[in-house]
Amino acid sequence: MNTASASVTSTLPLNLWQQFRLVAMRTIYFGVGVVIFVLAGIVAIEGQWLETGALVSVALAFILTGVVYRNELAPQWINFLFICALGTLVSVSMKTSGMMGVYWMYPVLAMVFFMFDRTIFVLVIMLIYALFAAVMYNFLPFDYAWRIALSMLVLIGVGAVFLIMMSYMQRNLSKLYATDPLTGFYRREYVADMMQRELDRAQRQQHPVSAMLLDLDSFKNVNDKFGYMFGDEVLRETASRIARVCRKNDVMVRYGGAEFLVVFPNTSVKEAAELTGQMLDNLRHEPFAVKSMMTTVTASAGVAQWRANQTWGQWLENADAAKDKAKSQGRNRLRIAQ
Ligand SMILES: Nc1nc2c(ncn2[C@@H]2O[C@H](COP(=O)(O)OP(=O)(O)OP(=O)(O)O)[C@@H](O)[C@H]2O)c(=O)[nH]1
Repeated sequence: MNTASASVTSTLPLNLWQQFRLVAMRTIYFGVGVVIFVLAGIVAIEGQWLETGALVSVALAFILTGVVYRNELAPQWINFLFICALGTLVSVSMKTSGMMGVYWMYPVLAMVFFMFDRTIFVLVIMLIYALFAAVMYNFLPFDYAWRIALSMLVLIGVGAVFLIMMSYMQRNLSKLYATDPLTGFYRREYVADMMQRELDRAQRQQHPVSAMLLDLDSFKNVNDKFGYMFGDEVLRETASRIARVCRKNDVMVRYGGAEFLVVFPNTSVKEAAELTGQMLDNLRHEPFAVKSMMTTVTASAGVAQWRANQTWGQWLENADAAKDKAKSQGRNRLRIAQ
């Protein structure tokens, strides 16, 4: 069953890593630009005009990119060009100044962690590492070269651990954002996203898809009689009894205080009604007990199958109207939207 503890789509608004990357990249474009300008000044004083021109061009390109892409991440190919330029500058520096060039390798390696998406990051870091290793092998004594190459590997390892931890953190945050803490179901804020996705999938695969709204009957009385804490336990247990009936791909949402929404992908309204019937039976036939307090609870539900050309909102309204009908006809029953 698809509770919020299962995978959460990347469309959730909270992507800390991307926000973090944006700030880091802005700092990198401006910071690197300024540092290269300073280096250009030093090289100019030494009278090396060709190198000065190259450094000033790279510095200007960095600063310009920082200005243009101050509010969004720059395309990957731009960053790739920058890494090629920096890789070349560092290699030339190592050829001309030996060990002095090595100091610049580490910041370049560190930048790669922020510059690229996960998909091509591994490729770029391997390429730049291979370049630096080859240049060191050619221009440094072997004793230095292998030690520095090893220390660069350690830096890459630490960076990789950092990236993996960020990705776990992001996943946990997304889960937290999407989950109702009491029931473990998706929160209501997730409904539009999820229903649109299921509707698109149904359209693509030409499969039926149905939705069910289930609301506990006179739940206010339960709270009034047994207290809010007991009410919470009833809600938790209700969610668990609903989940017991759901299948692997069904999506469960806590839609309101005592109201639950389930979307049944690849399911006709008839099948959805059967599943809902089992849920209502699970609620009405098993008393809810906490310590010495015990009560029975019933629920009313409405089921609707998505119809072609309906928006997700209209589809949900149909299920809601069917649920209201079940309430108005005496509660403790299921109604199917016509
Ligand atoms: N214990 C508990 N109660 C809640 C929570 N959220 C909402 N409620 C209560 O759930 C009740 C929902 O009541 P309604 O759905 O409006 O009405 P009802 O009493 O269930 O009656 P009908 O829906 O008309 O059958 C309210 O009394 C809310 O205070 C919660 O997280 N915990």
